[in-house]
Amino acid sequence: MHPFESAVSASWPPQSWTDCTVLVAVSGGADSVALLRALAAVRISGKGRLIVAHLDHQLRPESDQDASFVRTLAERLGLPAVIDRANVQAVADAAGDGVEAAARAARYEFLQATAQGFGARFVVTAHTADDQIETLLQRILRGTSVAGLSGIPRARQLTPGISLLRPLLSFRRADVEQYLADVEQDFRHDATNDQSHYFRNRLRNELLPLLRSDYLPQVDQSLLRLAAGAADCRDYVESQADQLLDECLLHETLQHVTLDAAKLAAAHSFLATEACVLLWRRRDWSRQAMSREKWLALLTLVAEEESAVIELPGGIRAEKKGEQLTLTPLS
Ligand SMILES: Nc1ncnc2c1ncn2[C@@H]1O[C@H](COP(=O)(O)OP(=O)(O)OP(=O)(O)O)[C@@H](O)[C@H]1O
Repeated sequence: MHPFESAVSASWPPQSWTDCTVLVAVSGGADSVALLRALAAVRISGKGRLIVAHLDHQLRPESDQDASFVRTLAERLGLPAVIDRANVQAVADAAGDGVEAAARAARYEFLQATAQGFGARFVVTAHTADDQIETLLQRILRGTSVAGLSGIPRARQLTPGISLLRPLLSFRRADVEQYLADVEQDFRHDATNDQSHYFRNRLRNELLPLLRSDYLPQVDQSLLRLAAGAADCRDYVESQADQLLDECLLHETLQHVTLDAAKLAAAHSFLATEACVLLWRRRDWSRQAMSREKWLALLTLVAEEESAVIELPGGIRAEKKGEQLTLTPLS
């Protein structure tokens, strides 16, 4: 076995997915081609069903060639492939979103629906430590929350019963490329990655090399350490917030939630906010327009002596009465 395959096997032991269906998200680029090759190689005696998934975003003239490349690779490995296409530019124009955000949304929607269709237990993507470094630096420079400092998670739930995993998150891009060269595996080259018009690409191709070469040779390790430390911190805060929310929960129905306002007001405002964020997540209420000011407005209401009512973005009515806070979605 190639050392890269052994390392992938150690990072995500094939025993843990022997009896499962795994959907591998393959763009055709180096990282995801290497992940697919390695998973196909480490499967225990061919068990553990791998399915290749590719979404053609139709954003580049050669994108259909990426799709054919992925289809051919899957065939060569004897694996089924699901190839779909989405008119991402049209979706982005209609929604007024950026193209990258629209591509991401379309991709995860496709991956989730395909995984559900095949009864897959895992969806795996090929994010590497280099993606983590770039994501973190980008977030720091553009603005992020404390939780955002934890970067790309190694695992998260996509829907109940389906986990999104990133088995290459601790691997460097250079190791990926060395592996592909060793096994003489070609891959598709995304030409837009070399251009510097996207902020992310400028960060990858200009800023990071500059920092590494002259000023901060340890910048990669520093950013990875920050992400790991922040992830620990986020896990701790989440567990505390979870506990606080359970302690504050007085009554819950499909229509509304009633909390012990005094208990919530007595907690540190950071933890109280996190408990509210968790509640929003559990109830699947929209947090999009819930800015810092809006969470603060909710906590101010909680601490109010008098009865009062406010309306929050996403159509949530918050009413403080006596010692109780009742939250009701209006629609
Ligand atoms: N067109 C695609 N079809 C299937 N999978 C894809 C496609 N593009 C990307 N992926 C998967 O997503 C991973 C990350 O890709 P990339 O870095 O381009 O996306 P991103 O937008 O930076 O990250 P994110 O997945 O968090 O949105 C790839 O390694 C691959 O596993």
